[in-house]
Amino acid sequence: MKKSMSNYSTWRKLNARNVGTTEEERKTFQRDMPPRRVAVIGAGAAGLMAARELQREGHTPVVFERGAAVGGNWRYDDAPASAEDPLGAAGVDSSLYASLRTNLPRECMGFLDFPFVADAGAGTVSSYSDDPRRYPGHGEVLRYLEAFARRFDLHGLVRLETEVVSVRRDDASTGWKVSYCSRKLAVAGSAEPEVVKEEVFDAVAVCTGTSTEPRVADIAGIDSWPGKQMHSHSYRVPGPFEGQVVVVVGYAPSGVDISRDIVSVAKEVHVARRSLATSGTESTALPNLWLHPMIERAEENGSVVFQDGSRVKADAILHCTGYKYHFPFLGEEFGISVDDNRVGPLYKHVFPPRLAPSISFIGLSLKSLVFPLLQLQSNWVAGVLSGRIVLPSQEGMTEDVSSFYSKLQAKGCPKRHTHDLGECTYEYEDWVAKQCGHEGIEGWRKEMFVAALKNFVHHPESYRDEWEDDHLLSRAHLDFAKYF
Ligand SMILES: Cc1cc2nc3c(=O)[nH]c(=O)nc-3n(C[C@H](O)[C@H](O)[C@H](O)COP(=O)(O)OP(=O)(O)OC[C@H]3O[C@@H](n4cnc5c(N)ncnc54)[C@H](O)[C@@H]3O)c2cc1C
Repeated sequence: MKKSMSNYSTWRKLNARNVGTTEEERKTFQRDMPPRRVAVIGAGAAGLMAARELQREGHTPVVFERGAAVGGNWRYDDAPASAEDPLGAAGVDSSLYASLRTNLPRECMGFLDFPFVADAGAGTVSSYSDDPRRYPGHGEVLRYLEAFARRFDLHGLVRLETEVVSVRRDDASTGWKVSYCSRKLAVAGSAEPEVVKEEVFDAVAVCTGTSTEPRVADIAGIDSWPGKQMHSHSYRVPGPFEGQVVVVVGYAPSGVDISRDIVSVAKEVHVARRSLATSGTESTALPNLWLHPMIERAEENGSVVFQDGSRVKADAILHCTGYKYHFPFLGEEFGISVDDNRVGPLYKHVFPPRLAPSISFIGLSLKSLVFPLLQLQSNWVAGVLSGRIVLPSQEGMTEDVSSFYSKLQAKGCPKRHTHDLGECTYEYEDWVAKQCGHEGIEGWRKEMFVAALKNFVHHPESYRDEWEDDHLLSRAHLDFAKYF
């Protein structure tokens, strides 16, 4: 008892100071913890952070990554999904287009204790920045994640080009049998035989991201519509749409960006947006960009008809309609379903009550401060696995999930928005932080997030280059100084 109390207080001390601890303090702390061997699936931002937090807590993570390098979605792939499957994922993990810049200012986007700043380690080997803009291009985010992996010695934990194909209960232990194969050998039609290997782990953390399986708008008459269709997952550059009439479905950040990317070369761009009742132009600065309500039907003669009766003859429809959660490696025995994009049952978006804590999902929540939340969720999982943090009973967690679903239903929130934190972002993030004994998301970061969202809504053309929240920068940099 005394031992675990001292562990707990050491941990609180470490966590309150985040990375400002000595290696000696960490070693003492880790020696006392019961280590778990944990399979982490995916080496994007979530998997890298999970590996760091698990390792810090004294566990032994092994990270499986089917891609050729770490970084997940931030590893730009200029070969989009194959021409035969422009609406599917077709084995491509990244959804980035060439012109993509972050949709959040770097200061609030980065991990809590590894600042995403332009001058990090300037002049030293740990320097990564090559794009000092506040809303940098995608390459800068990848360099940041690679620097994070270097800084915390994570590369040695990652098995690249290794795809997890199934996770099953291990009959001989209380653990999980993880089957994996070299991704190259798994390619259909390969002359090589597929070699599947198995290993047993105490726990599995699923960090496979939210953008692997494209979701496509259901459009009446689309089967006989003669034009070309594509999902934003496969979009890279505007060139192929030159001189065309393009209908973009969806107006979340990807739809906003891509419609503007294309409008520079297309004849006309027509955006179908759920929240609109009537059609109109977006702004006088973009005379060939129109906004419409959703599509009612597509016709054999090439027309696309919107719900207000307006119509255009279009060459292409680009679905910027988001993604579906997809966990092909989890068998039915898990009892985890994806129902209208609700992954469940999951306690607080992370733990399936029946399998907690040895199975967890990190990074399912959307519309949040993604990187900071990945850090808090990873910390929570690592702490629960070592017994430092205690979960409610299985019944308690199941009741919590049921009451959460009832509240969503009473608010009229569709199942597919279950993991959209939206206005509950801070409440949830602060709740997870509290479980971890962490002081939570900094005030300046919350204010910056709100300011950035408002700026995006009111100034979609210019929000990445003009802002009014400079006063928050000095507060951010004051905090960052703790970590250098
Ligand atoms: C177009 C786009 C723009 C975005 N812009 C921003 C932004 O500006 N700011 C922001 O904060 N967030 C943004 N996001 C959100 C983004 O998803 C997160 O920033 C972050 O990349 C999520 O990391 P992740 O590790 O959860 O998922 P991912 O980065 O998708 O990583 C998942 C990893 O799992 C691997 N994997 C999957 N299945 C298996 C398997 N069976 N076996 C082994 N490996 C597997 C994949 O190869 C991948 O490397 C954007 C997302 C998209 C799609």
